[in-house]
Amino acid sequence: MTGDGAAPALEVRGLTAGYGGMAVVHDVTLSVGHGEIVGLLGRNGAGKTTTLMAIAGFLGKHEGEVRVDGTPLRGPAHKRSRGRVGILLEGRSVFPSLTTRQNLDLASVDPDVATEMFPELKPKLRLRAGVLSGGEQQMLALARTVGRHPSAILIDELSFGLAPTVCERLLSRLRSVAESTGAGILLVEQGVHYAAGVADRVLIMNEGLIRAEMPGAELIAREEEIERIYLGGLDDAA
Ligand SMILES: Nc1ncnc2c1ncn2[C@@H]1O[C@H](COP(=O)(O)OP(=O)(O)OP(=O)(O)O)[C@@H](O)[C@H]1O
Repeated sequence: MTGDGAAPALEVRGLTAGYGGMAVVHDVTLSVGHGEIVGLLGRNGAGKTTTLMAIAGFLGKHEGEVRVDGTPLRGPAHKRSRGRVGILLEGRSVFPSLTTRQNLDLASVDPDVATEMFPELKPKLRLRAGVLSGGEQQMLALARTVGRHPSAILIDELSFGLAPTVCERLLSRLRSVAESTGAGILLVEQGVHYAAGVADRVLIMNEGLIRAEMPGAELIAREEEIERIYLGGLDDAA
């Protein structure tokens, strides 16, 4: 769902990155259109989080180029996050001792905008974030990220530690966020079923390389093939 003739929300070309001079992800090229959700799948240690961290600017020197709305993104994470890239890392990105409203204020997000997106948060504005349920904390974290109107949103394991019904609700909200804001979302997921339910397109990573790409709608039917890619077999990958 890329906007007419517009540059993709997020474009990554030839990204090679890692830790302490050792490359962990190699030559990653991907793009995410406006309003599109792209899943990044792979088994533990495949390099998914490293890819997100490198795009966001958390890792030091690396090769390759990251563009948001066609403009190259450079510098450290705090510069990249100024309105252009939102990142939601694994775990709950909220301040547990502050209230829900204070969490939103700190991110300069209007509580009315946040509660329109996530009505569940409305009765919780005065509560400390630490007492919210896991799903509500993720909604708050998402609201803090989305409310800054980034063009590209990077999300690591939204479903982490949540019950399946809560995950499904959150993922359906993610779809509304993509559609209503036009942001391009790159979503790291372990669960094939969750990714199938929300991603327009999916990239499958193994040993730091993107090995296959397929529509989200084909994920379930191609689950065996995906398992083989997870385990290192490359046949059938297309
Ligand atoms: N801070 C770090 N220093 C050195 N190596 C790291 C660091 N973080 C991750 N790695 C290594 O980089 C590789 C890729 O890790 P990464 O966290 O990107 O994988 P992942 O696909 O996100 O896995 P998971 O699904 O388990 O989170 C792994 O071999 C990991 O051990």
